[in-house]
Amino acid sequence: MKIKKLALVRHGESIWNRENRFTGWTDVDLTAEGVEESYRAGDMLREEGLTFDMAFTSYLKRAIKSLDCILDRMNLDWIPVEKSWRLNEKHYGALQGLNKGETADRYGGELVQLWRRSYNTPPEPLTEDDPRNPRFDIRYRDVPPDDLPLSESLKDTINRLMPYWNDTIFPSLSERDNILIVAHGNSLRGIVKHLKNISDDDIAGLNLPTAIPYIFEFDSDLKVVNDYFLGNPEEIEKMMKETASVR
Ligand SMILES: O=C(O)[C@@H](CO)OP(=O)(O)O
Repeated sequence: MKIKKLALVRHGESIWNRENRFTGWTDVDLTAEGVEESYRAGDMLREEGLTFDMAFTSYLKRAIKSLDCILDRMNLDWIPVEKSWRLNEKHYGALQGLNKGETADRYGGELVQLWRRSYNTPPEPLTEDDPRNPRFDIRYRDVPPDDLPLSESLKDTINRLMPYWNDTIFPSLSERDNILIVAHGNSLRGIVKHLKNISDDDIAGLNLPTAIPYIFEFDSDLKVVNDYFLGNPEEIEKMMKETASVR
């Protein structure tokens, strides 16, 4: 039986991860550490003996650059890469740019946690005329304006992600051996929720660390048969706790 593999990797540390700010659709770059850890993710995947014949990423440079670092270390710079806005991070609305710790001091940790991890509650939306409205960003010119968010809950993120998963990513697994997705904490949580059938409540407890490959194995009927992170489990546990907190 041929096992196919899907690797999910959250981008390396971004400048706003370092500054502890809500990021969402803001197009911030990687830090030097983010570049390094993305290269390390590529090394880990190569040392695992993995190879990919297609990759997917978002329209945001922290994911695109992390993917480039990974492919570079795997000598896979040549494989087809498809970008989609549907793999973008959850849109964090009016919270984008705010420091997470200061926001928790102002509104209370519980409310901030609701905005960050509840399934249904989106943060306050951007106003229509906010210059950060994605309608004003040329990269989204081919997206029907009504599909572009001003804020999202995880549910909203999953709803805009699933058409791309169902129509493009998942069918590509039938034709390809192994595929790679480099995206974002919350868009990847949406994919993991779907693949592992995690409940709306329990998904709050999943916090993906930056640049740690998460492997899913599929049997010939494309049913998930195994999933595991690459790397040191204690180290990963520690990174997950750090991701969960707002400091
Ligand atoms: O700010 C964001 O866009 C995300 C990912 O960094 O943060 P959180 O972990 O709070 O969902």
